[in-house]
Amino acid sequence: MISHYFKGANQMNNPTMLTYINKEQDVLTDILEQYPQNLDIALKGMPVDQREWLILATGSSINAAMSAKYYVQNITGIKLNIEEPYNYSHYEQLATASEFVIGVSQSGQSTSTIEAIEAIEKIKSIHSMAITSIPGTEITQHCDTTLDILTGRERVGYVSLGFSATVLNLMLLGLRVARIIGKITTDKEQIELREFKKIVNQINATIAQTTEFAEANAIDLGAASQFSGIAFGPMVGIINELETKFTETVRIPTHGYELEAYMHGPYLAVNPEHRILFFKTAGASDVVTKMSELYKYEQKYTEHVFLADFTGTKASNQNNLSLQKVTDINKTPLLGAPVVQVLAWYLTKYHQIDLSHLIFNDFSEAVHNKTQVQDYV
Ligand SMILES: N[C@@H]1[C@@H](O)[C@H](O)[C@@H](COP(=O)(O)O)O[C@@H]1O
Repeated sequence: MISHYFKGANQMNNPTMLTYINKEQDVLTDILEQYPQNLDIALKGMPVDQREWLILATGSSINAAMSAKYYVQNITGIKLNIEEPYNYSHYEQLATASEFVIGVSQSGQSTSTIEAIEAIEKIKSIHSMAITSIPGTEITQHCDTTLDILTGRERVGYVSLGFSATVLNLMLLGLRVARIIGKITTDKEQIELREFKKIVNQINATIAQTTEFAEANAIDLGAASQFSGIAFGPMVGIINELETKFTETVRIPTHGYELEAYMHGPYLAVNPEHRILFFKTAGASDVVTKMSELYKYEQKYTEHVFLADFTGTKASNQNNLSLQKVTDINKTPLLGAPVVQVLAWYLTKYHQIDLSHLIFNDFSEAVHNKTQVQDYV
């Protein structure tokens, strides 16, 4: 459906992570344009009007679910239980699972997600939806319906486009369900769609601003041996993705912390070489104050404190990245994602990592984390 994005260019044969990052604005715009068709297909027969939904996902896909969580909860009034599928299927009381289960797997081939859905089905009757970039893969065969995230297969295993498209599709799923269950009016649905379009239109600018920020701090970021990200609210999913993405690509110890969680142990590990990136959005005044206090405090112990700021405040120095203000903070993850992805891409350059050189090629076969060995570029 979106193959025209990949036509012609050499990029089609040899796409990089940056090729996919640069497709995000166009592809996400297309996703918004087809609303609500795709969602209505996936929602057919689903018992959405439950108090809770269960979402099973791992890696970037669970981070995407965490990034969309507060938007979906806020607009639908439904609680999302987001779980790592492996532990869920082995240790939880499956009989208490929600009747509506969503399995998110961009490849459609993560064994733990597929097996968790099967495990629940063995003991109770559920309705299940697969969210994936490749309809027809194993996860879709195990679920009643499929929500195609409309990106096509991402050939670079360090997913970026698929992450952002998953976040948007989950948010739109929330929006559509809110309308279907009468939680919002058609007018409100249209207002929300217009807001999503405005934000998606800022993706290329966000990529450009983050690129400039990375280049200005290239020496500092290139010398990083340890990286921590700190965030609150809807940006916690994004900081989790920073941990996943930096670990996969930059391959230095990286952690993503929820603001308060950082204050209960992790702060003791700070050292003069530590790089810390804060993600700031608007928020409750006590939360914002708490982040400011921590931001100030950490600067006493490392010179390498950075800020990605979505509050509309002008950057006061080179360590600050001032980004588009997003009024509804629950939608901010849509712009937080490219910040993380662009930084990961440039840090691989500064750390001389060639992502096209694949490593641990025998891993999947040895541990069976995917139904098939992934054919990444
Ligand atoms: N390297 C990728 C990760 O980037 C991805 O997050 C994870 C989950 O994949 P999926 O969403 O396909 O289930 O799979 C692989 O391990």
